[in-house]
Amino acid sequence: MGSAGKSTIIRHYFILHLKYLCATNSNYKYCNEDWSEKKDEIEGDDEIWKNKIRENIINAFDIFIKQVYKNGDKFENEELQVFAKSLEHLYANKSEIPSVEMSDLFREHLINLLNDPSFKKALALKNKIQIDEPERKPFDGLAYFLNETKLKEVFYTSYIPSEEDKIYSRLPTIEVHRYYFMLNKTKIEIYDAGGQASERVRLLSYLSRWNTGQNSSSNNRSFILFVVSLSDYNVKHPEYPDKTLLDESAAFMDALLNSEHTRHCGVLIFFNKKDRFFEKITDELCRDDVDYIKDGLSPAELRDYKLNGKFKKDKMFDAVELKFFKLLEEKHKNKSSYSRNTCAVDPKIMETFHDVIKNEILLENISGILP
Ligand SMILES: Nc1nc2c(ncn2[C@@H]2O[C@H](COP(=O)(O)OP(=O)(O)OP(=O)(O)O)[C@@H](O)[C@H]2O)c(=O)[nH]1
Ligand SMILES: [Mg+2]
Repeated sequence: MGSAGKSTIIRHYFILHLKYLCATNSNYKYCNEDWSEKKDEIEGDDEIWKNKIRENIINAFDIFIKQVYKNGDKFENEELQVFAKSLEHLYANKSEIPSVEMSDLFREHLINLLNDPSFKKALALKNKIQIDEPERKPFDGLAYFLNETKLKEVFYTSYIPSEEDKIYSRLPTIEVHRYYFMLNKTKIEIYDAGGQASERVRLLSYLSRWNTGQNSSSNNRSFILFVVSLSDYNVKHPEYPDKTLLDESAAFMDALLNSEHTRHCGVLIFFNKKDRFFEKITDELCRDDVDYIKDGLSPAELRDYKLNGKFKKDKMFDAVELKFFKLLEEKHKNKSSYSRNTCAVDPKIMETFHDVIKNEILLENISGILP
């Protein structure tokens, strides 16, 4: 699904981890499409990121401004009221963001808005917020940017995003991004596909063009790394009110694995955004949302959580993950599958991803290939 964290995982791995490995260990080679060694910068479009990060933040502010109105509240003074309106206008006309003058006054207003009591009240609803536009919600890296220092930095004219800033921001993937590297003599290609609804419809047709088959004359192996956002467990489906985006994610995984083009692929599931999931289940406002995952909890566990907010972390993870494992167990039993709970914004994701590639995919599944 869009925003599950696929590109964040890839960015963390390729940009931060692999770059280091390639520089320090000759067994690793970062490559171009034709397997020649890639010497230039892995990705360097700072201008695109700068504008996207600003847009992400203005999008989030716009969502919370609308929540202030929904709450029936007003901003502290007329000046903020006018500024809020101008931010709404800016979000509605996103293409103007790159040309907005990043003045001291603009930054000051942003900070004043952040500190406004009505805005703070709206922010406190961040785990529940959902406006009536499908797939529009505050991005999950928002907390990283919501402080005076970071906001001022991002909205300075000369701002250049750091790698960390990029990790926390959202740049939806359009079509497919490809990455190539070699570990010893084994060639590894990673395709990162977009997960928004408009992109998902195209994925099955892409698959038909990729070499995901297994034939006896080659040692090729293909895997699907399916990234699930745990944070979607309480995000209502735009069309089916008794379902969530997590249910849609499980249904999509099923459709993907039913495709003849994935018949020979192993499947690896990252249950991502475990930090956001934990924040939500400990938020009293989200207590009733446990009903979306109640099939995975015993009546006593459900009661204890609803009445007292008490829960065992592992049980909650299991309850969400059950939706996926049940499908694997019932319909895709012959698939080799692995799963991990992850937090893609945590640098430790690099080791998780790396271990998975190296130990599980490479060593267990193509052990004959490695020198
Ligand atoms: N808090 C938190 N934020 C995360 C985590 N993983 C990703 N994010 C944030 O979620 C947002 C979306 O991440 P992306 O990596 O762009 O999602 P994607 O799956 O590639 O989305 P599409 O390309 O649209 O399919 C970014 O703002 C990330 O910083 C996580 O584990 N925890
Ligand atoms: Mg992406």
